[in-house]
Parts: sequence; C-alpha cells; structure tokens
Amino acid sequence: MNRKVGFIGSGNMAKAMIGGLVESKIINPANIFVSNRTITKLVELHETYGIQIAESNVEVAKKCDIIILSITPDQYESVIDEIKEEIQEEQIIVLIAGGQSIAANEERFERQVKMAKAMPNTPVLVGEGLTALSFNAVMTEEDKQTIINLCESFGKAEVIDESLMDTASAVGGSSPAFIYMYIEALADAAVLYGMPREKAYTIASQAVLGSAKMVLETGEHPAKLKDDVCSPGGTTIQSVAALEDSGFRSAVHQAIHANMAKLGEGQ
Ligand SMILES: NC(=O)C1=CN([C@@H]2O[C@H](COP(=O)(O)OP(=O)(O)OC[C@H]3O[C@@H](n4cnc5c(N)ncnc54)[C@H](OP(=O)(O)O)[C@@H]3O)[C@@H](O)[C@H]2O)C=CC1
Ligand SMILES: O=C(O)[C@@H]1CCC=N1
Repeated sequence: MNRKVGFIGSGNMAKAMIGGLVESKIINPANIFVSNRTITKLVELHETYGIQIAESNVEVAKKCDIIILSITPDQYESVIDEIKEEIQEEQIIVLIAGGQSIAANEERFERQVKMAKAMPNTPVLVGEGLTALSFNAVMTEEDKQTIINLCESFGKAEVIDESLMDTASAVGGSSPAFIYMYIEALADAAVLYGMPREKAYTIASQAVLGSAKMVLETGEHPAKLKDDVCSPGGTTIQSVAALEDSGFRSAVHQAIHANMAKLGEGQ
C-alpha cells in the first residue's frame, strides 16, 4: 500500500494495530506517522517498529492519507477541533472509539469528510484480529476497499450496518478481555490441581483457539460441537451442568448488557 497512515494516540489499541500492520508488510513503517500526548511513548514505538514520530496531531493530519483517531472517546471533540482545518477532501478519517458515531463526528468537522468507523480488537497484533467496519456516504468503493484491505492485513474485516456497531464493540472489541479471564480461570484451576502454570496457559489457550477454529471452519452449530465433547455419563457433561448451575451463560449476557449500557451513554 502506497498510502501514508497516521495514528493520533498511541495507546494499547494503536500499538496493536501498528504491530499488526508492520508485521503484515502491507505498508512500509516509514509511511506510518504516530502522535501521542506523551511524546516519550513514541520513541519506544519507533525503536520497535521503525514508525515515524510526529511532533503533533496536526502533523499527522497534514501528512497522512488515512488518519486513525486512536484516542479515548473523551478526546475526540478536542482532537477533531485541533485538526479539522487541515483535513482535505481526499483524506480518510477512521474512528475507532467505542460509542463514537459517524454522524456525530461528521458534525464536529462541520463539513462532509471521508469517514470510516472501525471497531478492531487487540488480536490484530498477531494477525488474528476482527475489525467491524462501516463507511459514510462520501467514501468511494475504492476508499472502502482500501480500508478493508488495511484491516484484512491483520485479521478478518466485517462490513456491518453502523446500527450494529455498538454490538460489534461489545462482542468483538471487548470480548478478548473476557476470553483472557476465562483462560486465566481455567489455568488457575489447572494450577490448583498441580499443573505448572506455563503448561496450564498453553493447554487452556490452545483449547480456546482450537474451539474457535472449529466454529469458524466446520460451520457446525456451537451447540453441536459442545454436544460432541460430552460423552454420555462422562466428565464433560458434569462440568457443563455445573456451569449452567453457576449461571455461566447468564453471566456472559450480563457482561454484554453492561457494555451496551456504557456505550449508550456515549462513554
Ligand atoms: N483497547 C482496545 O482493545 C480497544 C480500544 N478501542 C478504542 O481505541 C481507543 C484507544 O483506546 P486504548 O488504546 O485502549 O486507550 P489508551 O489509553 O491505551 O490510549 C489512548 C492514547 O491516546 C493518547 N492521548 C490522549 N489524549 C491525546 C491527545 N489529545 N492527543 C494525542 N494523544 C492523546 C494517550 O496518551 P498518554 O500516553 O499521554 O496517555 C494514550 O496513549 C479508544 O477510543 C477505544 O474505545 C477500540 C477497540 C478495542
Ligand atoms: O474498553 C473500551 O472502551 C474499548 C472499546 C472496545 C474495547 N475496548
């Protein structure tokens, strides 16, 4: 890709995206420009990935074809205020903040600019990310394909109706946190039964990875795949019954309800 890609804000999500992009080789790191409130953070990113340090948010806005707003939602208003005069017709703004809509941010620019809403997750760092995408009306088919290609370089990209973006944020953007909790809990239980911790993480993580792959690659219903593990009168069904008794499914639903409620507040 010959475009220049900029990140305003270099926190956890930006770092994962930068790592994924550089690793995929879709872009030369010399064409990635990054700004951050705390400049010292950028030195580490430059040393690790060879990206360009931008002295200011405005420098990113002036130099880049695609500008990813990877700041927290509360910073959107002031950062857009800072850069809006610099944005030209052909540049693309990418919103990644939970709860930030295209319409509300078009208003902040006070004119129509090319805009995509993207909801990535941190596994982009290892090329296994999921990025949900929506586009505004002035994005051309070529612009859309450019953003899709960028996101497919570090995982899967799913174009969805923007009305589903909050759901994608909860179930795709936030869920890695819940999955790490699950892996940690499985591993703690293994340690309780005497397994060395590193082995426990490997076994629990590979079980999660393999199960996800089974859902994606066999096309079978998750319930059928679960049933196939439960031998009649065996051990797994005992655990499944214990999980049902403990409200496992309901706990997951509660987690998504809490997430959606926070997104609904505009964060
Ligand atoms: N973490 C995740 O898994 C995901 C996050 N997102 C979205 O990504 C965005 C960033 O989240 P995350 O990376 O987790 O948060 P972080 O707090 O890790 O990163 C935010 C970064 O923005 C910088 N920053 C704050 N204000 C400014 C400013 N005015 N100008 C320039 N830089 C600024 C901060 O700098 P400083 O070093 O000074 O703190 C910090 O490095 C959020 O909008 C979030 O909703 C979306 C999907 C998944
Ligand atoms: O915690 C957050 O607000 C962001 C949005 C999705 C994942 N992390």
